[in-house]
Amino acid sequence: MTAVLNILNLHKNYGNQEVLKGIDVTLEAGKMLALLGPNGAGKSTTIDVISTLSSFSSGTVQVCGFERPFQDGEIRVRLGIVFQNSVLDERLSIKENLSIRSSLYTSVKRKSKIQEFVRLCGLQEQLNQPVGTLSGGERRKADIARALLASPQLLILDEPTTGLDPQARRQIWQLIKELRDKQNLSILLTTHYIEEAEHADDLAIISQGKIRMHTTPEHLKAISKRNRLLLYPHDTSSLCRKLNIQRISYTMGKEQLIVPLQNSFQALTIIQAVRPYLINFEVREGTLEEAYLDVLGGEEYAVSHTDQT
Ligand SMILES: Nc1ncnc2c1ncn2[C@@H]1O[C@H](COP(=O)(O)OP(=O)(O)OP(=O)(O)O)[C@@H](O)[C@H]1O
Repeated sequence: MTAVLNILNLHKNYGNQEVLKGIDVTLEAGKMLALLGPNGAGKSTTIDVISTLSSFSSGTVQVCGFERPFQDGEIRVRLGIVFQNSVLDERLSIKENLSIRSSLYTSVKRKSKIQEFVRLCGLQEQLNQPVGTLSGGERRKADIARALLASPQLLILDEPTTGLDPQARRQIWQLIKELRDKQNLSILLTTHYIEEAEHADDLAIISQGKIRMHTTPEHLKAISKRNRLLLYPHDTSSLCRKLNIQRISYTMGKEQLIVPLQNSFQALTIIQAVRPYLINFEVREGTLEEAYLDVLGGEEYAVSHTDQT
């Protein structure tokens, strides 16, 4: 597989402040990578470097097979970018905004392209409406339609769902899914809604200018420290004795004993060991957000974990 994004040991300074401290990120063609991290972690700075809007101090940045800063022109024409703040002109309609944008590209099929992306983004009814009067979700879709006009190989979405209500967020994700299926786009996105990263093939967690983990959502959940095994006993004291003998640590729940797991598969060995003492058992996976917070190690957030089970 070819990589549309290959970043190695990327460093960037703003004055004396080093904001990117040796970042490594890769994205294979046709895949979606979610860049996660707290405010000020360096996500937008990374995106600015990738999209040629910003210089960098050292490292290698290859985008769509071209290298920064030597081939910035080649990179720019292969990117579609949706910024945190809309770049559409509020006084103009969606149609006018897209027409002006598409005139930058030489495609002879300009009109049909606008129609295609307006349909894909579900904006037919709002086509002639001034952008300033659109809902947040509609505006974000119009931003995405604008980014698609460039026929990008890599679509970059900086917080595409921030500030949207749950229904509009779902619509945006439906659209992103369709874009992947129909346009075979590679997508790099940032989000503060950690559970949304489930939609991505890979995720990279960044904090204080460093990548803390680059993995898949499934793997991150599998290694979560919040995974636990719930054991429902016939006789609680016998089960406790057995667990103590086996040196398996646990806490008492209302009707069950709770065993923290290093990973989901550890449950198999424990169940084998205590099988005769059980009425039932259950493996509870931690959420992606919990696993994410574990990776950050509480350095950025104070986590209050109130789950009783
Ligand atoms: N133009 C700039 N000049 C100086 N410092 C900057 C500039 N842009 C960003 N920074 C600093 O770089 C660091 C990383 O900022 P960045 O915007 O990349 O974080 P982020 O992860 O995108 O945050 P958020 O989630 O809030 O958008 C921050 O400390 C920020 O203050």
